[in-house]
Amino acid sequence: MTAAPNDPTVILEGVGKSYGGRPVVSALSYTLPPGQVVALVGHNGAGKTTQIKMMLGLTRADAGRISVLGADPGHGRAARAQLGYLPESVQFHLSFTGRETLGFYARLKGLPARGHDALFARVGLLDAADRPVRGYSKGMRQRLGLAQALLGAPRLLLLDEPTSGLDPALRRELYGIVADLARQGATVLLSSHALTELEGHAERVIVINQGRKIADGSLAELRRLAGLPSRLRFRASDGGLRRIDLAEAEKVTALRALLDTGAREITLEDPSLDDIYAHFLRSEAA
Ligand SMILES: Nc1ncnc2c1ncn2[C@@H]1O[C@H](COP(=O)(O)OP(=O)(O)OP(=O)(O)O)[C@@H](O)[C@H]1O
Repeated sequence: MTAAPNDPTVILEGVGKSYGGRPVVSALSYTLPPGQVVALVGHNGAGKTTQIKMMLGLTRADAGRISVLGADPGHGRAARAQLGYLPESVQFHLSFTGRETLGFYARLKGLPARGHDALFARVGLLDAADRPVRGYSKGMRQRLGLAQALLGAPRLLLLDEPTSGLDPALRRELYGIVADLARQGATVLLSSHALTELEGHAERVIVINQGRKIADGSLAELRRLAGLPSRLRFRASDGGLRRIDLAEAEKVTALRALLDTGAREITLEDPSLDDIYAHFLRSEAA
């Protein structure tokens, strides 16, 4: 069976997975539509890589159903050819050049081994394509890893912590490439430890704790759901510094009232994404 263009790219229904009798993914359900950039966010060991590996068919779910590009994960040549995967730590044969490396991965995907200059250029490696990987910096190896994941214009891109260890410039470039792919209709799932760096880059965030989904929505929706107060700081008319926590609905009235009292040096701080993330983890533990 193949998927129609608007069908979800990935469907997880009640998925469970245990290792040695210990559940690492439990009763997990979500769908990923075409053209969406989704971040899977959770602490170390939350089960993010396990989910990606199940989507790739590298490990099997013990319970529930997974469909990837209209097929069972790991089955269907057509589905596999439309999938790109960047593992958490990329290992390459060091004596191969970048070009030989990409040629090797292209053949695995059933694509021509040569003719990938546009891809090298896209990840900023064209000048280094004929040098052995041994001489590549960590950032260059990440770029090569990304290039192999992008081979064949995948409809589903699975990126396992793609920004860890990247400098800010390369991180921005990676998010730029991800946004371009999503605009062209690809589904991008990336895992991350941190909500903070996802602002403006992921339309949707799925927060995972101990293998369970504890929140799912845009960052704006997560902010609203968390309902955390904003922090108002000011110097009161008596010269003392004060701090008040305000709910969203109270902000405007409180600010107006404060200005009438002659307060100065007023700052209003919204809850950070880290605060929101901690809130969801806390409410799960409660
Ligand atoms: N092959 C395996 N055998 C036994 N336990 C495993 C195996 N793979 C993963 N686990 C365990 O499953 C849990 C989830 O691991 P997973 O790698 O999916 O987490 P993660 O959210 O990707 O973490 P990280 O952010 O550290 O990469 C961890 O406790 C891990 O030790």
